[in-house]
Amino acid sequence: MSERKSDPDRSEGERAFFGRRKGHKLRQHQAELINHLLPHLSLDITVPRPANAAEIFDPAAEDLRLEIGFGGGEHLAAEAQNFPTTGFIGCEPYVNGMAKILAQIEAANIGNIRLFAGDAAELLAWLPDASLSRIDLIHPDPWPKRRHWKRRFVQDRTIAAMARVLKAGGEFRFVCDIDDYCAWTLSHLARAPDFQWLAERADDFRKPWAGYTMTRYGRKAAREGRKAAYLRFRRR
Ligand SMILES: C[S@@+](CC[C@H](N)C(=O)[O-])C[C@H]1O[C@@H](n2cnc3c(N)ncnc32)[C@H](O)[C@@H]1O
Repeated sequence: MSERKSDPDRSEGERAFFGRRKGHKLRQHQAELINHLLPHLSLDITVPRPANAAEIFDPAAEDLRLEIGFGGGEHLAAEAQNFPTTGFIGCEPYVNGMAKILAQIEAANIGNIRLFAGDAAELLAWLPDASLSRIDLIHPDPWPKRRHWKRRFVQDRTIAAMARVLKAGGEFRFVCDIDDYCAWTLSHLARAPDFQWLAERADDFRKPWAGYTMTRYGRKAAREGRKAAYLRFRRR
């Protein structure tokens, strides 16, 4: 696991990417998928952003969604299969996670996923205004120590970036089993004028929404006795 050293001189606006990019050595077939399948499915954010993001997919997707930090890809693969006319963008810098989603795409012949193997903040900056109907952030890296809170994905500037790319009525969905990060996210979103928290009663955030696919980190939290919160925010 590699981690960039934090730079005390770096301003909040110049967020560094923190996290692992590579773990276990890839098996031969996984390496082949990274070398031969990933290039066909990868978004190239060095080219100008498309005028119509739905045309990232062929045929053009009816709707576009993004999952940030999909890990093993269980949730992303399930959603893509459940909503075949929706285009899904999966963002994950961890190469072993990328290999896992590629294996699922190959095995189930999933045609409506595109991938970005980097920092979701860079991908958000590239996407056109009002192009997505939903963004999922499921069990993000919690960065529990106070001095690392600035590394959490949810920050005022990433909230503003998500507001820009979400359509009015679109949703940001956040799942987390670390109480402090849930409170952090609620307080950051509460001061964001573009978002409205959708919970009306406790069950709205204590229980997963209908059709939710549990992830590896969700199962780990449950095994270790931590209850996750399922937060939904609507883009005004
Ligand atoms: C705790 S894991 C959770 C994985 C998966 N969502 C799950 O629930 O099992 C967090 C994931 O977010 C990814 N990640 C961290 N920072 C990210 C960023 N800036 N952009 C995209 N993904 C990121 C990490 O590589 C890691 O795979």
